[in-house]
Amino acid sequence: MWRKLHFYPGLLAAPFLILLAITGVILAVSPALERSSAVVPSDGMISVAQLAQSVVERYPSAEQIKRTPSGAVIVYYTRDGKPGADLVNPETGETIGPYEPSALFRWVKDLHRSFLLDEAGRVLAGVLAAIMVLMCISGAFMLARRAGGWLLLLRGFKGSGDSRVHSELARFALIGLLLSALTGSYMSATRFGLLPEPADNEPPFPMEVSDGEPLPVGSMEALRSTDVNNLRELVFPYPGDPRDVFSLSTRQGAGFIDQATGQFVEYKSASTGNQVVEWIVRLHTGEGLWWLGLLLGLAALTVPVLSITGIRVWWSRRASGDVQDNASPADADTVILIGSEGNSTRGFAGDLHAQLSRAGRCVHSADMNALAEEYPRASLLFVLTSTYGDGAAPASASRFMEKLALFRCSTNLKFAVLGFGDRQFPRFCQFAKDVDVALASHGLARLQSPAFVDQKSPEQFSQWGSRLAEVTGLNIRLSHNPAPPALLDLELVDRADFGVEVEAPTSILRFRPDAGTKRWINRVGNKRDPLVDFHAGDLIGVCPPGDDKPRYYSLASSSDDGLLEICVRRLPGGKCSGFLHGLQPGERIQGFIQPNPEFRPAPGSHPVILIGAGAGIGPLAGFIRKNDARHPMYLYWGGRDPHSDYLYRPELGSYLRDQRLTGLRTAFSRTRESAYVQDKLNEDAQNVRKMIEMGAQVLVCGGSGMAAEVRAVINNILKPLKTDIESLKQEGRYLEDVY
Ligand SMILES: Cc1cc2nc3c(=O)[nH]c(=O)nc-3n(C[C@H](O)[C@H](O)[C@H](O)COP(=O)(O)O)c2cc1C
Repeated sequence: MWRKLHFYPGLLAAPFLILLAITGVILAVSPALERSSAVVPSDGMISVAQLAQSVVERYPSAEQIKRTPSGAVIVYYTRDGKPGADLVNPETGETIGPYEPSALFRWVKDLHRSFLLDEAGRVLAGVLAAIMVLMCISGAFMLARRAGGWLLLLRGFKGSGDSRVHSELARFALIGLLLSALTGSYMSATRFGLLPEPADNEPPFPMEVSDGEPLPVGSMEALRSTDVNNLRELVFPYPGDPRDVFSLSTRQGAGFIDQATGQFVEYKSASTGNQVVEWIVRLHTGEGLWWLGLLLGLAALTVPVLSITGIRVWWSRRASGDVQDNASPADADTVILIGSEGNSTRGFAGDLHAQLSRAGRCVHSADMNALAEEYPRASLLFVLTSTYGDGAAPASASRFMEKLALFRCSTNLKFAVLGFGDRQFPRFCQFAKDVDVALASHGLARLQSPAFVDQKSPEQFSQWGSRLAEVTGLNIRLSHNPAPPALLDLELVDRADFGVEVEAPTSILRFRPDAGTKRWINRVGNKRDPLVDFHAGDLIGVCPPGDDKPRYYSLASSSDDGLLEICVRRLPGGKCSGFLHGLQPGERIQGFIQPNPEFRPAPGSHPVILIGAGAGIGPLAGFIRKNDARHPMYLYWGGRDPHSDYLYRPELGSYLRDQRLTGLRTAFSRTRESAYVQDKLNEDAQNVRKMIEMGAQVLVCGGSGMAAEVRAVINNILKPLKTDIESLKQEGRYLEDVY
């Protein structure tokens, strides 16, 4: 429900909301600009009487003194029969210059308030403000659901691409946008009489005054006791008319002052209602609160990006089979929980949802993070999940295990887990296996044992569907064929070969991506544009000739390096690694980028410990190359023989010299020392422990055997700190890219 409430009004209103936001950003700057040029005396320094006295000395025909919420003081006067307005210094009454409100700001304000369309435009602006309130509230519920709870919103989101950008920006801007939308809605609603306005705050015009000789304005008691910083407006009496009065409006109230006595003849304090309304206007405009204006402006700045990423997320969900006719958790007799990072599992889940609905089931689908506390009517629970990292949960399931602890299951609830993974990874579908065990331990009965789909195989998915149809007796036939990824043309421009003498042939291959037409096709087709934003640590999928199963290689470069670099070890009989090793400069291949945002150094200045062996150095070298901020970064790397397979040797030397790399420890197994990378970590145990104590993040890349040895050593190093790798992993401080 929240998604519909969020998306459809948002789609309809997006162009107008973007216009409102951009004009809002421009207007938000205005209070800060005004404030920066205004002279604001400290409180208690200047009274309105002093200001008025110095003004009349310079402007004998002054008619009005006005103080804007930002503190600028304007004198309106008539000279030679012509009206004029000057900005004056409130401390001296001296002229600063003519007051010339910006025509651009006025035009932008009209555009913001009414789209330059008078009354109809104002109604539209009001409706848009209300839509924005709806979007903020529905968005907040969706964010909380995605985060796995309201409090967990503070922790931020996992995942990648548009969805992550949308959620993170929304988290940052939510309060500012809600404030602008609520105050804007209120202002429109009072203007059109939908909400009552507080009673008029004007005192009645005095019927009688003393009619005596006017006092000098500087000696009037009512003005002497008013601080200039509380002034709104002082209107002078008509010249030569002793029966006319001064009209004074301040933050605290408004009144009329007798010229002869200098005392109020009428006065009315500002009512609470008026003060509230005034605050609402200030909270919307930032007038008098320039810092708030800038914060609201920053929040508004996110609206165009939120609109574009929101539409792209919706489109990609639709394309990957977003769920139609989703029943509520309370009504559903069948629940499908989805664990996905790259969204492809959603397509399979969408097909299952559609088939089960067609077979008469009342189906609820949701992310695994959105596991409800109970599904009171459900008898079937399906969990479809991918696996990431090294056997870890994908983004939409990162909090599932915590939430499962609170789950109340009814006795007749049966479950089945279908894992999506890739047998190239050492821990094939490990997260799905863990979920299966966790559900069984939580007391749920298995409908059937867990099954697994390798590399999004449509055949394996539909076989699972046939078994499911048999077990449940439901008439379902599953078929889903995910769209092939957008391919990138790559030309090999350079290669460096190592390790042949030590039976570890490894090549660093550098490709130039073809930035031609595909890029635009990808954009129009709403796919993430890999040429624009791939990072070291992401993967490239390459199919060797005559084989449609991709093999993945970690990227050693980022798109802004201008080249796509991989470090590939040729495996005995390896079809794809053999193919890549056979390439000569000028030859071309095709591949697709698989983002891997989970395997990157976190932003910030904490130390980073990079650990790798063999070709695992690829992404680590890419991270070091990107360390322009010179944060402490240490590399532990293991090879066989420094004369043969010392990968990236010259680059590492230059990174050490320019301090992108703080320290380097290498281990070579086929030398007299015969050492492995874990031995170097052991030797440096104290330093490593100290860095982890200081908040260091550890990133490990390489073969699964090496990763296991490193885990054992690091766990030992951590013992005195009373923590372990599992805890570091939970904090995102121990990351592995293992094959
Ligand atoms: C960085 C990365 C790590 C992965 N790790 C594993 C893994 O440890 N085990 C596994 O079986 N599959 C792994 N996979 C494969 C994905 O689980 C598989 O492609 C899945 O179909 C993706 O589904 P999704 O697009 O819904 O997230 C990994 C994929 C990537 C890109």
